[in-house]
Amino acid sequence: MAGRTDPGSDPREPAAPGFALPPDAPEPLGNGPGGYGRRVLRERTPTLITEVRDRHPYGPGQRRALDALREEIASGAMRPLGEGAPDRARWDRWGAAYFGRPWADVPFLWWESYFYRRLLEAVEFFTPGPWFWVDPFEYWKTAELRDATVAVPAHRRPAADERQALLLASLWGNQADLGFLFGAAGGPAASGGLVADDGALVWSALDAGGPDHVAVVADNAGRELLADLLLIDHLLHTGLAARVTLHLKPHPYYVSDATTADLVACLRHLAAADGEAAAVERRLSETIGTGRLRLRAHAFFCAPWSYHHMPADLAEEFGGRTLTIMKGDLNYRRLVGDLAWPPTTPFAEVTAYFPGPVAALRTLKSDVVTGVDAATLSSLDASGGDWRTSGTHGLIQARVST
Ligand SMILES: O=P(O)(O)OC[C@H]1O[C@](O)(CO)[C@@H](O)[C@@H]1O
Repeated sequence: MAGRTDPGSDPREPAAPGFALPPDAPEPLGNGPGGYGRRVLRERTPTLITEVRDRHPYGPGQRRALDALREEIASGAMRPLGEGAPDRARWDRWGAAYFGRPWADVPFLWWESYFYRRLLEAVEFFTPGPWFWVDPFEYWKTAELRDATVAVPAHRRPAADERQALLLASLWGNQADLGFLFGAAGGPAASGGLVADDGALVWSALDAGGPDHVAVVADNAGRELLADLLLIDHLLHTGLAARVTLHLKPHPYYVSDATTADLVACLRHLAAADGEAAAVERRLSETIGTGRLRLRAHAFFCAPWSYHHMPADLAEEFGGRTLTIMKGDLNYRRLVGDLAWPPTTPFAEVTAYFPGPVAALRTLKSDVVTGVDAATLSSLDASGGDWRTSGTHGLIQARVST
């Protein structure tokens, strides 16, 4: 379409066979009373629109578009993308069942992803001109990274402790989700521990040997990505992985999701820090240069679907990895399907469709959870806390046999 660029080719080709949800899978999570989706729809989303509007010298057209989006979400019917949007046909197809309905009637996973696409439309992110590819979330990402200290291990601990510390740092780095800035309750206060811990399985998959090629599907920029980079450096440096592919978002998404620009910012942050951090940056940049650390930014990572709908090229890629490490809450929602699973449903069962060994490192920031044993579940529920959504609790889950 004249004057606009396409944010990516169609990321949802027909799913590879065998990926369908089982017929008895529970309902998608929606926006009903007491559910987390409703809080995001009613509180977080309008606040985010207002903050983005207030932090930028946008012109009248952008301001009107942001105000209209806020109105539409609060009380209107979901509209398709504008006529000139290069990806309009694709979203029209995807959203045929939802457009014209109130946002609250649309599954949480779907509308939240579409919300970020609409926000980019409102600020003219894909429109050549003065605001072309200006990240509306850069203000918060930069502020967060500026304050980030980098604790690179001093290699004084036993190797097993050190690698476990790096895995846990990558997991808890996921607490640094800038979306929490826009919620009513603020960010997570403390670490409440792990609700499931398959850490030993993760290491057994990596220790098993062979020409390991590990995939890391990144989540947030800043502190979380820094911790991920330290883990990746460890895997490559120690030879636990011969190669790593780091999957980033092709454009800004879910406030703080990491793009290639955010990776570059993290590498510069490491380079400017003292001692070992700068050495990590040199090693990582070198491995990017040689292709041992490969970057990808597939359009599917910004699509409104669970991984059951991943396109064939991504399925083939994951199928060839020794282990795929999925970071963060949204990747978890997409991995297990954002469905009302009974929390004790085994993680290995719900991820059996995934084409290769897979692990999830996530702090819990939305209702969906699987693989929690019955005793842990009853004590968490009895605690009366908001353990499923506050980000205070984490999990390491893995399915390593295929
Ligand atoms: O950055 P993460 O860990 O993917 O968390 C993002 C989470 O934040 C929300 O966007 C809003 O709370 C969730 O819907 C989403 O799963």
